Amino acid sequence: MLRIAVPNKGSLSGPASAMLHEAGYQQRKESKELVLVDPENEVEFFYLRPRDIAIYVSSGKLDIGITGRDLLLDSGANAEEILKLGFARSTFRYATKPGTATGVADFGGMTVATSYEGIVAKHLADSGIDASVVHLDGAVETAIELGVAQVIADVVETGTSLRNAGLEVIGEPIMTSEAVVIRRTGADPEHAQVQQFLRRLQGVLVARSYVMMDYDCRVENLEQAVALTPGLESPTISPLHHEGWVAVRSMVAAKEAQRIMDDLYALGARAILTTAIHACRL
Ligand SMILES: Nc1ncnc2c1ncn2[C@@H]1O[C@H](COP(=O)(O)OP(=O)(O)OP(=O)(O)O)[C@@H](O)[C@H]1O
Ligand SMILES: O=P(O)(O)OC[C@H]1O[C@H](OP(=O)(O)OP(=O)(O)O)[C@H](O)[C@@H]1O
Ligand SMILES: [Mg+2]
Repeated sequence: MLRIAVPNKGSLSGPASAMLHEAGYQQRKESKELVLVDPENEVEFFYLRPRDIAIYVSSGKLDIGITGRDLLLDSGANAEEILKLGFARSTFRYATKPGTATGVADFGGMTVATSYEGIVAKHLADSGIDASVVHLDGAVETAIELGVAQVIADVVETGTSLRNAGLEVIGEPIMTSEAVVIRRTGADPEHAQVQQFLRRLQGVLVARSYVMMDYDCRVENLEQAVALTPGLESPTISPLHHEGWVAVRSMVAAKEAQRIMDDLYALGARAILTTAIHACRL
């Protein structure tokens, strides 16, 4: 049985379970369930704190896990990213009260509050800055107001939390993060069950970002039409009973679908349809 770590709380938890469900796996019905066996798919899911997942995976007790790239890096665990999942996207940045510093170089002698001590200590050391780091579990933005630190380093998505705390970002993002699948560094890359799991998740990613497009067009416009809808490999062309016309079927990026439909219409294509893809294996 494949043993997989899934985040049990926070920003990663809901989207991770939703993606696994879309990929055809059973998921827990109650947030108190810690382990769920899915015998049909021969998988066992362990619902763990997102911060602990890289440590479990690096120990080799679990085959793979879903976590944030920032949490993986912060843990220093012996695990590596094998698939990007496209949710829980964020940047990791320094912030201060306006007027405290003009750049990271000014942080010398200051205290930086963060929940990601590993990332921050390394970044400060790599930048040659001698600053103290204080670890807080969360709500880090308040640390400056309460005098615990002059600088914070935290996850930023919309920037609302920083704005609400009267803080501004300083310097370039330390890193960008998103949910990722991880495995122990050096684990067998050909592991058949892991490969099948990744193909299922890739199928969900493709189904979420592509649509199927069908249309009819005149044979003389086919090359131009196909240039607009090249598909992932090659479009399917079928003859129509109406002579001089063909039917075309191709996958297109969902976010470009409306523009492509306009361009096809302008080219004389008709009966242009898009349909959702529910699942796929490429
Ligand atoms: N507002 C956010 N937007 C996008 N991603 C976020 C956000 N907050 C946290 N993350 C990401 O979620 C992961 C952190 O998960 P974790 O569950 O520890 O924190 P959380 O989502 O802040 O939950 P909580 O603090 O409520 O426990 C990291 O990968 C982080 O980048
Ligand atoms: O830029 P924003 O869109 O505001 O998102 C970023 C905020 O979201 C997370 O906080 P969370 O609500 O999880 O609280 P926490 O600080 O206790 O982790 C993160 O720690 C930031 O504070
Ligand atoms: Mg949080």
